[in-house]
Amino acid sequence: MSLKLTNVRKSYREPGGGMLPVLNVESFQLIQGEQVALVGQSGGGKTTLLNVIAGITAADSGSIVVDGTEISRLSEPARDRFRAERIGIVFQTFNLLPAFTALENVLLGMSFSGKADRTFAKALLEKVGLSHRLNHRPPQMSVGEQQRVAVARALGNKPRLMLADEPTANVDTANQEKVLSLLRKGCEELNVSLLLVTHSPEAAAQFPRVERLAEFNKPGAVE
Ligand SMILES: Nc1ncnc2c1ncn2[C@@H]1O[C@H](COP(=O)(O)OP(=O)(O)OP(=O)(O)O)[C@@H](O)[C@H]1O
Repeated sequence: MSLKLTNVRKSYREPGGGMLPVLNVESFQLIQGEQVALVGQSGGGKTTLLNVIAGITAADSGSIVVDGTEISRLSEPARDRFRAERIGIVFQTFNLLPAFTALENVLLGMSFSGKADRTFAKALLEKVGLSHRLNHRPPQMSVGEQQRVAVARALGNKPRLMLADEPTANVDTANQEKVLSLLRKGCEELNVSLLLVTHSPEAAAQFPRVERLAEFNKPGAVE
């Protein structure tokens, strides 16, 4: 099992002072290597769920086991280290460092987990069709190219779990297909589980398993 959530709850404090319950997930699991598309209405809590799994946002209660480790029990520095080593993340907005080249961005992602490997970084950029863009910086690349660098960077630390939050939202139609299949293929080759949030029915249709958040998340429910 690469991911197992049990009784996970998360509320946010609203500007008015009240609490807004966003997550109440009794059970959600991914087996190693599984690829799942997560869909659901805007504001439903999809990003919150990914952030809780990544340990970026702390859950209020419940158990979150990633690759055998209960991440809610880790200290913040240990959680950051765990994320760098075991979890790959692709954001809607890429989050590349603009002053660094494509190759450096991939190498930097690897160095956070302590295993920067130039040959592997180049191979990943080649895999995503960017061997001719190794020394370009993000502002010198198209949006689709930047997202492909982000995919290569996320695969760079050979994670056990890949989390992708609408990775094709800002990419044109031609590149959407490309980014998605690179992400899926890359995860498949490295036996990485993939949980991908999307609003696109076409993107979701490519996945063997599609989950609607509202079906397993009941934030209003009381015990
Ligand atoms: N830091 C925060 N403080 C307070 N409320 C928040 C915070 N972050 C998110 N929310 C609220 O939590 C709810 C869930 O947000 P989230 O971003 O997880 O939804 P989503 O399903 O990813 O939405 P979308 O599909 O529009 O991206 C929203 O109603 C949002 O307004």
